[in-house]
Amino acid sequence: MSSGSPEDTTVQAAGCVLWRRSPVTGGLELCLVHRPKYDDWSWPKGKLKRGEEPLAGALREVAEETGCRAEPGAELPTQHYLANGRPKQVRYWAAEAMSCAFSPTDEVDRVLWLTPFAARARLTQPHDRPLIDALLAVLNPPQPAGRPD
Ligand SMILES: Nc1nc2c([nH]c(=O)n2[C@H]2C[C@H](O)[C@@H](COP(=O)(O)OP(=O)(O)OP(=O)(O)O)O2)c(=O)[nH]1
Repeated sequence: MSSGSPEDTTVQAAGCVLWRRSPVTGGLELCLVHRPKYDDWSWPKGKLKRGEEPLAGALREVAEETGCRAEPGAELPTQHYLANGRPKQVRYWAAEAMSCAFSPTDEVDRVLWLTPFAARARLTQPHDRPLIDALLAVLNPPQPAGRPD
């Protein structure tokens, strides 16, 4: 009898919470993608190719789905859920968009850059929302209290 590890059966995927400073206001904006297949709004992400490093896969998916080249930052919490009855793991990184040229495809036909508040409301899956708080935590780490003078 074989005793495969969970990695053998779990679908492995990776993606990014892609962020930028608004060219207009300088405020933080997050990138969501629209998938016509589901008519949903989600983070750019996708399944890893065989042997692909998760971070490399995350950046590849960002490039394919958003047309952005991105600078990766901290790793964010990993998501686990059942997709079509199979366990799925999606690893996420914070990533700053460096340059973008979006072209619609069958997989992703729109991208939106939204404030964290608007992104929270637009995300279709409630499980995708905590990644916003995780991103804000890594971009704005709590400052240590200064020593009293
Ligand atoms: N994006 C996302 N989808 C979820 C979550 N929980 C959950 O049940 N789903 C559902 C939505 C879809 O009906 C189903 C498969 O979506 P998916 O985005 O994981 O898989 P996919 O194969 O279509 O896409 P991908 O991994 O190649 O990007 O899983 C979640 O937390 N985030």
